[in-house]
Amino acid sequence: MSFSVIKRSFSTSMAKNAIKNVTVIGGGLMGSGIAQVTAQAGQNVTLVEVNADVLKKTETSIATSLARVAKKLYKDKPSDGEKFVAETRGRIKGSTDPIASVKQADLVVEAIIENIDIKHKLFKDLDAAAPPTTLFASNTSSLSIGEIASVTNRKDRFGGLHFFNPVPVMKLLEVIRTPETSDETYQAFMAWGKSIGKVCITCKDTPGFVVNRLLVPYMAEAVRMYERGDASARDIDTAMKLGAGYPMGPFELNDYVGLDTTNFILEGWHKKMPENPLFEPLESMKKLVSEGKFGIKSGEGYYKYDKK
Ligand SMILES: CCCCCCCC(=O)CC(=O)SCCNC(=O)CCNC(=O)[C@H](O)C(C)(C)COP(=O)(O)OP(=O)(O)OC[C@H]1O[C@@H](n2cnc3c(N)ncnc32)[C@H](O)[C@@H]1OP(=O)(O)O
Ligand SMILES: NC(=O)C1=CN([C@@H]2O[C@H](COP(=O)(O)OP(=O)(O)OC[C@H]3O[C@@H](n4cnc5c(N)ncnc54)[C@H](O)[C@@H]3O)[C@@H](O)[C@H]2O)C=CC1
Repeated sequence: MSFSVIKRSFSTSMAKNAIKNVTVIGGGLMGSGIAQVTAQAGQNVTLVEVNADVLKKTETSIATSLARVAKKLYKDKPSDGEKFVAETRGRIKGSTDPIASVKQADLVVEAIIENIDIKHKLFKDLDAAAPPTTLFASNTSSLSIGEIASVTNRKDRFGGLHFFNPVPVMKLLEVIRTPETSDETYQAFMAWGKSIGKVCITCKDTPGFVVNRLLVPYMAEAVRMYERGDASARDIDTAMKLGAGYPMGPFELNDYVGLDTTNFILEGWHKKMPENPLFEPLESMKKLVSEGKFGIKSGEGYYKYDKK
C-alpha cells in the first residue's frame, strides 16, 4: 500500500518534470540528427548554429533525412508522410544566439566540435544564462564528461548523452553519469532517451564509454593489419561484413565517421594513456588526415567517393 503511494508521487513528479523544450547546440552531422529525432517525438527543439548559412544547411539535411523516414513510415499514404515532415520541421526553431536559446530549455544537448576549450567556453556562458533547473548534456565521443562539466555550477545536473551516427537510424543512446550527476538527473536522462525512441544503456565517465572503447581499438587493429600488408582494406571490410555480420567494414566505417574524428580520438587517448598499445597512432591515417582526406565528407579517405 505505502509502496503504491510512493510510486504514484514519484511518477507524478517525473511527469511534472518531463522534458518538453530541448535546445541542441551544433547542427552538424550529430546535432541535426538529435534535433530531428527529438522533434519527431513531439518535443520543441531550438537548434543553435554559428551562422545563418550553416543553419540553412542543417535545415536541408534534416529535411532530406525526414523524407527518408516518411517514405518508410508512410509508404502507403504519402500525404500523411508530407504532414509528418511538415509538423516535425515545424517543431524545430533555428537560432544563432546560444544565450537566448537556453532561457526556456528543460534540457540542453551540446553537439559542437570535439574541442575541450570551445566546449568549456560554451558551457560557461550557458550555465550563466540557463534557469537552474535546466539539465545539461554533452554528446562528446571521447572527452571526459566530468572535465567538460567542471566549468559549470551544475555538475549534479550534467551528464553525457552519447548518440550514434546516423542518429535517426541507430537505436542506442549511452547515458553517462559522472560521480556528481544526481540520481534525479540520471533518471530524467533515461526517461528522455526512452521518450525519443532510443534504447538507453548506462556507462561511467570512462574514455570512449562502451561503444567507442571497443570500436576504436578494433578499427585501429584493422588499420595495423592493412599497414603490415596482411590483407587489403577491401578484403578486411568484406571479411568483417560477411564473416562477422557487421553492416560496414572498419575502413568503410572510418571513412563514414571521418578520419579526422577517429585520428583526433586516438591521438587524445594516446596522450592520456601513452602506456596503452591499443591507442598507438596510425601512420596511414595520420598521412591521409594531413592530406585533407577525411573520408566520405571530403571525397577521399581509405576509399575514393564521387562528390555529389
Ligand atoms: C571507427 C570508430 C570511430 C568512432 C568515432 C566516433 C563515433 C561515435 O562517437 C559513435 C558512432 O556514431 S560510431 C558509428 C556507429 N554507426 C555505425 O556503426 C553505422 C554502421 N552502418 C550501418 O548501420 C548502415 O550501414 C547504415 C544504417 C549507415 C546504412 O545502411 P545501409 O547500408 O543498409 O544503407 P541504406 O539502405 O541507405 O539505409 C538503411 C536504412 O536506413 C535509413 N537511413 C540511412 N541513413 C539515414 C538517415 N541519415 N536518416 C534517415 N534514415 C536513414 C534508410 O532510409 C534505410 O531505410 P530502409 O529503407 O527502411 O531500409
Ligand atoms: N561524427 C560522429 O560519428 C559522432 C560525433 N560525436 C560527437 O558529437 C559532436 C559533434 O560531432 P559532429 O556532429 O560529427 O561534428 P560536425 O563538425 O559535423 O558538427 C559540429 C557543428 O557544431 C557547430 N559549432 C561549432 N561551434 C559551435 C558553437 N560554439 N555554437 C554552435 N554551434 C557550433 C559547427 O558549425 C558544426 O556545424 C562532437 O563532440 C563529436 O565527438 C558523437 C557521436 C558520433
